[in-house]
Amino acid sequence: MDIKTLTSGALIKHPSRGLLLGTGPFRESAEPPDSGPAFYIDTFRLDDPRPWKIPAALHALPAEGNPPPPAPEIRWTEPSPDTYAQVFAEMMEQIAAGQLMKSVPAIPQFGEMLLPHTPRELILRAISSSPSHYPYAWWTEREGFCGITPETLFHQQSRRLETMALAGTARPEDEGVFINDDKEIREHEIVAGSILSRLSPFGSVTRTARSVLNLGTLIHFVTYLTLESDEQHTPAHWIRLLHPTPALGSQPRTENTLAQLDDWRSRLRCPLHFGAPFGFLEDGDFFCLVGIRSLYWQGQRLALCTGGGVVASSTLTHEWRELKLKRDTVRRSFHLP
Ligand SMILES: C=C(O[C@@H]1C=C(C(=O)O)C=C[C@H]1O)C(=O)O
Repeated sequence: MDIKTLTSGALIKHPSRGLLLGTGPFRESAEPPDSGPAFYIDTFRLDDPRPWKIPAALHALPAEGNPPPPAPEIRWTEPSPDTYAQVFAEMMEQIAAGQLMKSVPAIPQFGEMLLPHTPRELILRAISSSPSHYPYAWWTEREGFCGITPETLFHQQSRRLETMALAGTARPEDEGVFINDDKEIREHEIVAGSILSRLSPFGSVTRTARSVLNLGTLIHFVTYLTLESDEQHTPAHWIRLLHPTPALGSQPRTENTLAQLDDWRSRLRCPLHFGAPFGFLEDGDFFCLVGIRSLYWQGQRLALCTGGGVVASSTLTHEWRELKLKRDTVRRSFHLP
């Protein structure tokens, strides 16, 4: 299967089934199919009227691809902090006024991939990744995206739902100070607490203690949560309940705060699919990622987008650095210079 020559495709790494590639043509539907595999690919706003993408065929790929082909040349432009600084100030104002506890500005870095390379090659560069990372991709002839995310929105198997809070970020060498950093702990606990309270009405929830997930070039706080649900619900129910968690969205999550975040994201030119759910369904098993650590393309033009949580004690310089640290991590995951 030569991914580079496929005009449309969807790819995901499933925790037990490994790398799965759906090939087109895709049938798009508002509802999941009664049987057979389907990808769930939506925007951050969940406004794709037909988010279920049903492939013509599904293929299992070997996890370890060949060594990455020669790196493409990409001309990156440095992102300007101006709009970010403005949005950051507006967030801090709302946090100070008590209207917001946390939000997540996300900003792209734009680039141009030089011919003869094409952005679809990025997918090949993503598939050999470490166990805590999940590659995913979706593309058509002219546009697409591909990411390598450590974050799952949830994994639903019958009435059991496994999910995680992933928030709080530092460099691995700073772990000693990170685990005592009140701002990072608070940022994380807002996310874990919010997921816990959203799930609790539906059954019994257990959560692990907060721990550190080491991703090699970054560390995060992680808390795993498991729900044994009293009743069976559809994937769409759980998506709407959990997305966006405060790891990517605003807390509190109301119509107003979501609309405000939407405005901030569009002023920052954040791609519509950044931070959105990306899932795969088959035989009642629905596995759903959070679409971060990703590159978006149209023709030869690229956007590498990253975000970071803002809380009361955040500072502009620290947040700006964190975005760059995350971009460097994404480039490294894709074996890009
Ligand atoms: C938004 C991103 O990451 C999210 C934000 C984090 C944070 O603010 O500390 C950590 C992990 C992710 O939930 C990103 O990588 O772009």
